[in-house]
Amino acid sequence: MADSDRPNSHEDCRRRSHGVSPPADLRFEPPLEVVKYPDPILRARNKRINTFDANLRALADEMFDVMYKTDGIGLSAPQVGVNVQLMVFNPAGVKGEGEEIVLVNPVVYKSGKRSLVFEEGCLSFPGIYANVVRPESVKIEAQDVTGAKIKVKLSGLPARVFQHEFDHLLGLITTLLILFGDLQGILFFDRMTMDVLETVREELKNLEKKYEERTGLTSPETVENYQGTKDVFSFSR
Ligand SMILES: CSCC[C@H](NC=O)C(=O)N[C@@H](C)C(=O)N[C@@H](CO)C(=O)O
Ligand SMILES: [Fe+2]
Repeated sequence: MADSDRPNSHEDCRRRSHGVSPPADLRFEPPLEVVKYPDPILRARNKRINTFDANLRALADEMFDVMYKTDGIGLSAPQVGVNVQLMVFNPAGVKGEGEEIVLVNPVVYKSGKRSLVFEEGCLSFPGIYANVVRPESVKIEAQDVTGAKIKVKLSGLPARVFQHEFDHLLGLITTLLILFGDLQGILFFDRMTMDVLETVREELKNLEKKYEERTGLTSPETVENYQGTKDVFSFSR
């Protein structure tokens, strides 16, 4: 056996530290497609990212491509089938305009006291728009695509998009709630008031039906008798 092929040889360590083969969590096959509700991928746990390499940059670039192609202004990694804590967004929604932001392992450490209602849509719920109340601003910490620390206050549309994507990824407090309950990743309808939820319930049921027809599986969740989780989360952010 050549020296370089031995496990833990210098070459083996170099390969690992240079991330020649990306970690299993971060592997993806382009072209990526948006995962639609009620696919269980959207409710699965998203792992922290520890490898900041060319593969991660390629994943972020692919996500921007998908986001622009589908008329999005933000996208989280689980929405393209990769369960890691990564989001991309550009509130301008057009390639070459506005600012492209990539956030890795984001955490909210403070939410503004003022809340606003905004009509949100989600790429995983095609054509469905409804009002969601969220804090107007958030102070966040994250890493960029190179692993450098970012600490910033977001307000207005960037804060809105960030919070929408952050819900897909799960924050620390949400993760704690999950330990005590049965909830996985948060989707925008989880945050709607019951009145608002009623306005989209039939459309959500249609998505569940389409999923069952497409996959031949029973929908992993149903809004038929869903009463909302707003009370569970009202103190968390
Ligand atoms: C307001 S936060 C919405 C973020 C969402 N990201 C992923 O699901 C998203 O991009 N949703 C789109 C449906 C969206 O908001 N698109 C814009 C631009 O076309 C819109 O105004 O509909
Ligand atoms: Fe979404």
